[in-house]
Amino acid sequence: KESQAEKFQRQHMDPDTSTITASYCNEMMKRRNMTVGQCKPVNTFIHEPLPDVQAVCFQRNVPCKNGQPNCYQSNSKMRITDCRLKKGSKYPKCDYETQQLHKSIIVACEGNPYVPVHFDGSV
Ligand SMILES: Nc1ncnc2c1ncn2[C@@H]1O[C@H](C(=O)NS(=O)(=O)C[C@H]2[C@@H](O)[C@H](n3ccc(=O)[nH]c3=O)O[C@@H]2CO)[C@@H](O)[C@H]1O
Repeated sequence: KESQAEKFQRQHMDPDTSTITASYCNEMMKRRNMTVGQCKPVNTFIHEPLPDVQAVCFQRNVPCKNGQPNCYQSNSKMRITDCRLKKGSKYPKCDYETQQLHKSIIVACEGNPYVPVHFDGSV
């Protein structure tokens, strides 16, 4: 069974991609298994090394969207890609907008080792 930390990496980590094409989200949302049963509405991929993303758990503590106290905002901006389901896109055809951004990320962390388990947003 996939751990929460592994699920975070499957859903949100893509350190090796430097060139983002218009079809990036359509390909990646499928490849990383987020279009089965339903099209996941919103998903962000992070194009930074895993250690840099894991370090965010020890950066600025901020409240999570759900009120939990275990969210952290990255000190620096990171290269990310937001995937947003297009209006009128109907399962099983999951059609995404691909948007390249450079923003600070907010993740929730849990466990020992204390690692990212949830993507809360970007600012
Ligand atoms: N504090 C916590 N501490 C520990 N765990 C916590 C905590 N909070 C939730 N979880 C858990 O995380 C799991 C999970 O999948 N939460 S999820 O809200 O649906 C994820 C959002 C995110 O994937 C995505 N999104 C959203 C915006 C964006 O910019 N980019 C972007 O990608 O959309 C999703 C829906 O918003 C779930 O098991 C929940 O229990």
